[in-house]
Amino acid sequence: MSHSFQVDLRGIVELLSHHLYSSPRVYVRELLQNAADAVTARNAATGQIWCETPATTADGSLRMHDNGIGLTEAQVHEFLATIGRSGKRDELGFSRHEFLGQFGIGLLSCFLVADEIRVQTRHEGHPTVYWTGHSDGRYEVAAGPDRMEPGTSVTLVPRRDTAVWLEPLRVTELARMFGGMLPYPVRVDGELVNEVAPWLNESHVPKTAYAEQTFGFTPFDIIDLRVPEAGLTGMALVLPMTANPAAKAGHRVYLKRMLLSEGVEGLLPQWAFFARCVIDASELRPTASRESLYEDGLLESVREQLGAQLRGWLVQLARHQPERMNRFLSIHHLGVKTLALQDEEMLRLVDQWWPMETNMGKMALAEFRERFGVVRYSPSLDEFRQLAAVAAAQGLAVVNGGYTYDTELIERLPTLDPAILVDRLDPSDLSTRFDTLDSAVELTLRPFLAAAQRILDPLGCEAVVRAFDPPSLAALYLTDRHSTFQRQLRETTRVVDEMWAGVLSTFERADAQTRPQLVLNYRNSLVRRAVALPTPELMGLAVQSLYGQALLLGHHPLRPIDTALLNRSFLDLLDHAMPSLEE
Ligand SMILES: Nc1ncnc2c1ncn2[C@@H]1O[C@H](COP(=O)(O)OP(=O)(O)OP(=O)(O)O)[C@@H](O)[C@H]1O
Repeated sequence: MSHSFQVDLRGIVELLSHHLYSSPRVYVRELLQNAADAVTARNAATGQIWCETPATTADGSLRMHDNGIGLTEAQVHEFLATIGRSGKRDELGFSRHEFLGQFGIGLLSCFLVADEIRVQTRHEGHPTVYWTGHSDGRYEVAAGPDRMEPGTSVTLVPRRDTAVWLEPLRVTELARMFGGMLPYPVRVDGELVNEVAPWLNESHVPKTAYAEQTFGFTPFDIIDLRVPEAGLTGMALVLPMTANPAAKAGHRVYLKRMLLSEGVEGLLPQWAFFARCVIDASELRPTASRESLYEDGLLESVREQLGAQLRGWLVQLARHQPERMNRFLSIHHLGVKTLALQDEEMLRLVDQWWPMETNMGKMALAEFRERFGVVRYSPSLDEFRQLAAVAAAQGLAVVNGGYTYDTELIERLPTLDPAILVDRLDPSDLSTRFDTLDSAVELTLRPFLAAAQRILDPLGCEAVVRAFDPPSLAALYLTDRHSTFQRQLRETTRVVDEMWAGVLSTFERADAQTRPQLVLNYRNSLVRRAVALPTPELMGLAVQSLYGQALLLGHHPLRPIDTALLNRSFLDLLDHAMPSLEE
């Protein structure tokens, strides 16, 4: 024996109110939507929707009227009283394209604010039907006086605790928000709430005013959007201020001119966080809550096409309005750079336009290449700061790759053109550009170098004297990538257990060439005075101080042995600088 499912309406309403809809306010949307669909089904040209709030009804109830298609008695039983049954599907059960509704549950949202829904409806050529639905699942159908014109009136009698949702000001505001763009006149207590869809304006002025009013900012620019395949028109408002790339961008989305939500996510590709959209689409689908977009192939394609339109705008801006492009980049460089990590067009844009810090002044990478050939870069800010002046003095142009994504972007440049030369600066290469001293001077330096090496040996460093610019720089601590690695390896080996130490030691190489160098500058007067000091002790003390200062200047990590040396040399220097008490 077969049975039919029973539906506990209270349970369903509970489910809707707590899990599907974010707020009871959606009842206004659902009523407007049903009225709009009914008008579409009858005669769009003369369609009217009007709402009477308690300010007009004076009995605490709210009424939504339309002069739409109306329902016959049979349809009332079939559609109003059957949950999940919709009159907006075709014979095969597919939702019909011209209607907003499709799920057959919208009317239930009225139970969020009322225990009783009364519908008075007339379909052309049929008598008027009076239907009353109760939140406990009962409903009655009755006959009554005929309506003048076909159409439907829905009356909601609020409960005491939900009367706030029916307050005139609130209803007007909600009707304007959800239904303000509908192609039919919508009135609340006689007042028209429709507005012209802002994205359909030819001129920027009303669009800008709309952005200011709705989003609270004057857009940097406005980009018209169009995806015919999705029946989509709209505009992207470019933010005039930096947006947090991690923050979710909410877009204002209308479906068939009815507001879906003010915070729809996933309409644009993630990189496009510099734009807020206002769009209307006839082909995109809502989720059942009607608060977000259904993720399907069409939405994916829309996302791609909108992305392409934003990208196109950027490229045009770069070509025709370089000044504005620079301004745009100064606000949104992080987004553009993120995109450039995967997108060639954007990489080209960064290459041409984004002013990078270099030791020859700020300039775009393309200009840097034109002037210096190779894009030589330093991957860290500390290293760049330490070496920029020295490298410039040797005529070596270096880009600072230490800011977010810059190194990755520079390394990606050859994907634009394999002929682009990119070279990571190895600090130790610098010393090969420094002048060696003539042999007579070298000879006089021997005692000093011996004293210096005695100090530096336990620190794993090599003492070198060269002549280089700028003369104001006394000493440079230079370490190549290989020796940095060896140094870190030795440090790690020291702290791990025996087994790991054994494993790590196989990577160690003991050749002296891999040692970092302390390069002392013979053009610096302090260094020349250190060389001329009378005793090896004093020379050693000077080397200790120069070593410590070079480490600090270069922001090199200090090991305990380095910190101890810094402390000791500082105190020893003080000791020498101050007269002793016995004298
Ligand atoms: N104002 C109205 N005029 C004519 N028919 C209506 C009206 N309101 C509701 N109906 C009928 O009642 C049915 C159920 O309405 P309901 O709002 O629950 O669902 P829906 O609009 O079909 O879909 P959705 O759940 O997506 O809103 C509709 O399909 C329609 O046939």
